[in-house]
Amino acid sequence: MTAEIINGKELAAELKSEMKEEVERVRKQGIVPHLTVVLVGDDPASKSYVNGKKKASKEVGISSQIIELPTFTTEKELLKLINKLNLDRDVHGILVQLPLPEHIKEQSIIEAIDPAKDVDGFHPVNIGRMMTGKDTFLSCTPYGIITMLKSRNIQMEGKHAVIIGRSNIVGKPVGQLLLNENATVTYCHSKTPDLKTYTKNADILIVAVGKANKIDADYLQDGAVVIDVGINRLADGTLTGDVDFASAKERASYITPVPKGVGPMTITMLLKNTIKAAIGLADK
Ligand SMILES: NC(=O)C1=CN([C@@H]2O[C@H](COP(=O)(O)OP(=O)(O)OC[C@H]3O[C@@H](n4cnc5c(N)ncnc54)[C@H](OP(=O)(O)O)[C@@H]3O)[C@@H](O)[C@H]2O)C=CC1
Ligand SMILES: Nc1nc(=O)c2c([nH]1)NC[C@@H]1CN(c3ccc(C(=O)N[C@@H](CCC(=O)O)C(=O)O)cc3)C=[N+]21
Repeated sequence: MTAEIINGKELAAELKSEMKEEVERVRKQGIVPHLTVVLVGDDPASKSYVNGKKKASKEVGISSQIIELPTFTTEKELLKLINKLNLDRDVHGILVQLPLPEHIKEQSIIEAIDPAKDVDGFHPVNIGRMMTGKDTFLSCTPYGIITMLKSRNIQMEGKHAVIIGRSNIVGKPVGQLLLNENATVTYCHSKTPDLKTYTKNADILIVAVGKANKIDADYLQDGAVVIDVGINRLADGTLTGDVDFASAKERASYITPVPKGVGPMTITMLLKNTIKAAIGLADK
């Protein structure tokens, strides 16, 4: 079997053109959705992601600003800024780019963001709402993955979904969303012995590890749906996922590439959450 490729860049473009119309509609009601992105330090990868978010916001008519702070910014200073953004009625979405420098406790920052402006969906209130199946801001990468599966009418109910990786921003929430869709979910991680025992039984395999070519066709069940979340920059500068795409696509039924897979969908769901935040805050 040669897999059908789910191109996240194309799907993102379709969704963005729909969102552009929605933004035009809300702008007519006097709401100008606005996203503030906070970037601490000068990590080149983070800079490039943040610029991607700004560019995508502009495409759909969302106003955005990037606040760049030096690496030596203290936790207290950052908390003060977040408090100011929480109170600013013109700011609807706040995103603090991760990772933060080591001297700043990420969890304190995440918990300081007003849950009504938490367009990343990382605040414990929003995570709790997601876990209980309530309307909320879904974390962008998991939300993007579910949207990709739905775009191809891939059935999740009753299927065995295996997630490799259990981070708070990808692995854990994507497993929860698949559970909400009535999949049977297995989490694997660095302490899982014999990964293949699990992956071989996966109808849907989500790989979010951060290691190039971690998974190849040998790990797959015939016809598996493979979602590659990994973003790895090789020594020669090329970008690659966690899955050996060439080999896996011969056994999978659907597969996402890197680049042009989950990454562009992550940014798109951030825009969707920002519009939702703007509409939600306008009612307050
Ligand atoms: N496309 C996108 O939009 C996004 C892509 N990413 C990318 O996805 C990847 C994962 O990101 P993130 O979740 O933040 O990463 P983390 O480093 O936080 O988590 C990695 C996970 O992989 C597990 N792991 C590590 N080694 C192995 C192994 N040998 N076998 C099985 N599991 C293993 C870890 O296990 P343990 O918990 O035991 O340590 C951990 O749970 C990265 O490449 C990142 O760049 C991230 C966010 C968005
Ligand atoms: N608070 C916070 N929220 C995040 O959502 C967040 C974060 N911090 N920290 C880092 C990770 C990573 N992430 C990506 C987003 C888009 C691409 C993306 O668009 N990738 C393109 C390629 C881009 C390129 O060429 O560099 C693609 O895969 O096609 C990748 C990765 C969001 N993250």
